[in-house]
Parts: sequence; structure tokens; C-alpha cells
Amino acid sequence: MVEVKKLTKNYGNIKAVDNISFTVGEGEILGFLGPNGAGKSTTMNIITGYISSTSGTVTIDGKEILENPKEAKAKIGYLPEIPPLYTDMTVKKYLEFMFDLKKVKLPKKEHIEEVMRLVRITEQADRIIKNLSKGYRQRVGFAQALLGNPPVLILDEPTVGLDPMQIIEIRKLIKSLGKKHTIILSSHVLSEISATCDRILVISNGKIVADAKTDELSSSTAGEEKLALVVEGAASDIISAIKNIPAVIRVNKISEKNGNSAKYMVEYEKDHDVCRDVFNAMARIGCPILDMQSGNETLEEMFLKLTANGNYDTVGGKK
Ligand SMILES: Nc1ncnc2c1ncn2[C@@H]1O[C@H](COP(=O)(O)OP(=O)(O)OP(=O)(O)O)[C@@H](O)[C@H]1O
Repeated sequence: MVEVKKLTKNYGNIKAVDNISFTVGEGEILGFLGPNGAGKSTTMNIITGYISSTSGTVTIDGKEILENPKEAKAKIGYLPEIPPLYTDMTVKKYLEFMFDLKKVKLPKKEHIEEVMRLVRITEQADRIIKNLSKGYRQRVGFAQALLGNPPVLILDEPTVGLDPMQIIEIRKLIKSLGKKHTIILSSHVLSEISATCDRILVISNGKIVADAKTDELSSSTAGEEKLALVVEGAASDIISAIKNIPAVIRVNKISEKNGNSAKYMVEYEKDHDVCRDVFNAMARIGCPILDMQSGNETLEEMFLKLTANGNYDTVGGKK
């Protein structure tokens, strides 16, 4: 549904985004995670067509954003970090105004009512936006993003500044929207992403440093152990050799390292010691193991290592 290919954005000497590629499938909720200044907003602004890239392409449902900007943009609903609300308008008037601005071609009254129902603000329809709580204002932001039923939703830090109850409500809303939309959500808060997203893409200094399913990255489930490996060689050979080890349940490549090496996470049945088998398997295919760590790394530990630049704390996010 969304395809980003070799995307780069330079601001003078600063490489805000450095040759990143990824795709997001239909109905997937992708979390874009990274510390302050990592390049999340720049990437999202390019995907939405708000700023142009230095090089690379972004295709939304088959439409390239620079070649077919009108068609591509019509497929995206965007919720910026600070939603562009006209706070002197009532919720309904604002949505009518945005409906016209976006030139949505659906039955106006019915569509606005449907969107308000979806984000649960029907009861606030006639209230002036500036008098609403921050949580409700965020829902109005979601409602404008949903106008026109775009298949893709881009949400920039959607729960920033909300209280814990509002955060839970907005997470529920995102999950429910994920059933019908492809969602890309950015956050600098790890718990935010792991609570709502199917897949996590970690960005640091403009580069993707990890791309994996949330449950593959987080600590192992009961009955399984994990082994983190850095191995040099062709990923397909390494993965198939490890998969052949009887006690191995799953193996995933989780990040690229320098040169021809990569990090793999091997999940295996408890009470088996697969280290020796992995060592032998890698020796057989001539792929040197550069690092091997037994035990379960938490998502936080992994994230800190991936983005190791010291300006992050995993509980609150930015320092
Ligand atoms: N308009 C601009 N001019 C110059 N440099 C910029 C501009 N916008 C962003 N940058 C720089 O590009 C890098 C990436 O910024 P970006 O805002 O994309 O990061 P981010 O991950 O979204 O961070 P945050 O969570 O703080 O918004 C940073 O070094 C930032 O200073």
C-alpha cells in the first residue's frame, strides 16, 4: 500500500533522511520509532507530499507522490503532531469546511456523521473546538484525517500531551481504525508503539536500524528462549541453516550491521541449548559468528542499543 524507495532528504549538510526503503502492507499498523531528530517527521512529511525529497520515491497505492500528487494525496489522511484545527468553529462546521477543502466526493451530511460516529465525537458536534478537552480535540483531528475514507492514515505523535485515560482511548481508536486502514504512526515513546503497532521500524540518524514485527522484537513468550546473533554472510543461507536446527522455532533478521553482517534473533524451545548447534551450522556454511548472546533482551534494551546516542530514556522518551 505504501512503498518508500531509497528516500534521502538533505538540509544543507544535514542528512535528515539517509537512503531509507520500506513498504507497508494493506491493513498494517507500522510504528515509526526514533529519538528526537532521528528523521521521523521529515519522512512523514515527504510521504504526505508536504515537502519534497532530495532523491527517492514514495508510492501510495500505486501512485507516486511527485508524479501523481493529487491522486496520491487523496489516498492519505494526515494527522500532524499539532492538528490544524480552527478552534473558533464548532466540530461539525469545521468538518464541513475540511470536507469542502478536500473536495471529498461522498454524500456530505452522511459522511461527516459517519466519521464523527467512528471517532466518537457525535455528542460534541455543536461544541466550539477551543472548549473541548485535548483528547476530544485530538479526535477532531482524527475525524478530519478520515474525511474521504483514505486507505492510508499517517499519524504524527498522536498521543503527545494527552493524559493516561485519553491515551488509552486514542490507542483503542487507532487499533479499530487499523482494521480498515493502513496506518503509519510515529512516536519517540517505545511503549506507545509496542501497544498499538504490528510492526516497528526504528530510525536513528536518518537510517533504519531495525524493522521487525512487534512480537518478534519484544521478550519471548513462555516456553521459548532467545539467542541474539551477529553473523557475516548471505542472510538466506544463514536463516535456512538455523531453521534446520530441530529446537529452533523461529529465526528473524532484525538489523543490518556494517559490511556483510546482520543481527538475527533465534527463538528456540526452552531447556535446549542451541548455541553449539548454531555454532556448528554456521561453521558448516562458512559464515563467521561475530557475536552471540544468550537470554532475552527486552524491547527497551534492544531499542537503546539500536539508537545508542545517549539522548533517550525509554520510559518518557525524549530527555
Ligand atoms: N527545515 C529544516 N531545516 C534544517 N534542518 C532540519 C529541518 N527540518 C529538520 N531538520 C533536521 O533534520 C533532522 C531530522 O529532523 P526530524 O524533525 O525529521 O526528526 P524527528 O525524528 O521527527 O524528531 P522530533 O521527534 O524531534 O520531531 C534533525 O537533525 C533536524 O534538525
